[in-house]
Amino acid sequence: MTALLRGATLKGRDVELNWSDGEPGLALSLFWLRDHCQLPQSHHPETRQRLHDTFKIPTAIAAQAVGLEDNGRVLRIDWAGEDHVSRYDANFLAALRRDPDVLPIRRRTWDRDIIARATLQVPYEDFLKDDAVLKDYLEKVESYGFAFVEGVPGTPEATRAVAKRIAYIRETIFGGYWDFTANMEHKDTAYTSMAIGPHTDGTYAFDAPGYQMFHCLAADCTGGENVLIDGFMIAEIMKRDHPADYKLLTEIAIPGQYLDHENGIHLMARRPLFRLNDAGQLAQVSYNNHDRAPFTLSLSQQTAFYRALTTFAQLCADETLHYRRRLLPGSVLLFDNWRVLHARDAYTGYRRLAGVYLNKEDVESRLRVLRIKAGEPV
Ligand SMILES: C[N+](C)(C)CCCC[C@H](N)C(=O)O
Ligand SMILES: O=C(O)CCC(=O)C(=O)O
Repeated sequence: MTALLRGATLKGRDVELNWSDGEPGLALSLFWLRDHCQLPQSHHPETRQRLHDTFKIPTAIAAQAVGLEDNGRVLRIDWAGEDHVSRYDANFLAALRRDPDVLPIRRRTWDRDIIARATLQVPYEDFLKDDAVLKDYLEKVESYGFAFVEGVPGTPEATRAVAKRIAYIRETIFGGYWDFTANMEHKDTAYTSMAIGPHTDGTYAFDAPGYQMFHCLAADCTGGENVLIDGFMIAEIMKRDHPADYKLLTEIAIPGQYLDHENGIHLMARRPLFRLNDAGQLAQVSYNNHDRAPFTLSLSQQTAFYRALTTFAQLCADETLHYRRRLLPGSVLLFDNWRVLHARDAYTGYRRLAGVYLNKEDVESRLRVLRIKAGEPV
């Protein structure tokens, strides 16, 4: 879909742009426009990396003429004092009207009833061979925070194939592809048959894994069901019903830790439970009460903090917000670890869980390209 330019007006050292789609216009300085000239000598035609020296552009740079070409598909600038004409694609300029690094998604927050009505799966064979199905799957993950590939052979190879169809596997202290039972292979209760409360992984990592994939390869056990919770829905509820608690959880940086000194590991990181982006929007839910490291606050803040944390934890325990599922071989779950909390019931018997972590930027990157190839705005 092409966003056609309707007007380009030179005002001093700035250019005011308007599009025919009626969305708000944009003002760009001549300096910015020269810095973003798309000619091969300015930006590498293959790598699209900037080649010219930004810092040699004259601060008083001027234009001889500014106008539209190709019925508004192109902005043209004839630079004063140099034999240089820059042309800019109207779509390239239109995309600048919002943050290009923020993947536009139609997030659907959910509770138990809403998610029960959602279609959350795609078939394995089509997922592997059809980009449209892969895109549909990732759009579901972005909308709801999780989705399933169904009909996956209960093998490590097929599990890896699902992961690699999306992005390369992220290595962590647990390795890349992990495949575990209750064998205490790592110093973490995930490697036991104990219950694990609602949490997101990697609170002890500066960059918590963006996504987590689970494939239960064996479930010869009683118990062991998983629960998923939409942390963004909890944020909406707290913002509405407990605004002071919500605000506090956007401000207090909570440290997470992973301790295994025998193996030379002592990971620490900290961020607010509700991490906001520069625009003040919720970007990440980061919570793991098991892994929360000791930290002090002023006495009054300690009281307020535990009150806010208790409000959050009580909402996590609210079964009307739960998606409960017994993971079985054949169903590969991918969930947004910056949004969806997961929990596990205790179990007795044999249970084998495999999976991987994927980076937030790599999954978003995959979806951007799939959208471009489908002719959609990214
Ligand atoms: C997923 N895998 C079993 C490999 C690791 C689990 C580690 C969980 C850790 N307590 C955390 O919350 O990050
Ligand atoms: O065993 C499970 O189902 C999940 C374990 C867990 O919470 C984790 O690996 O983070």
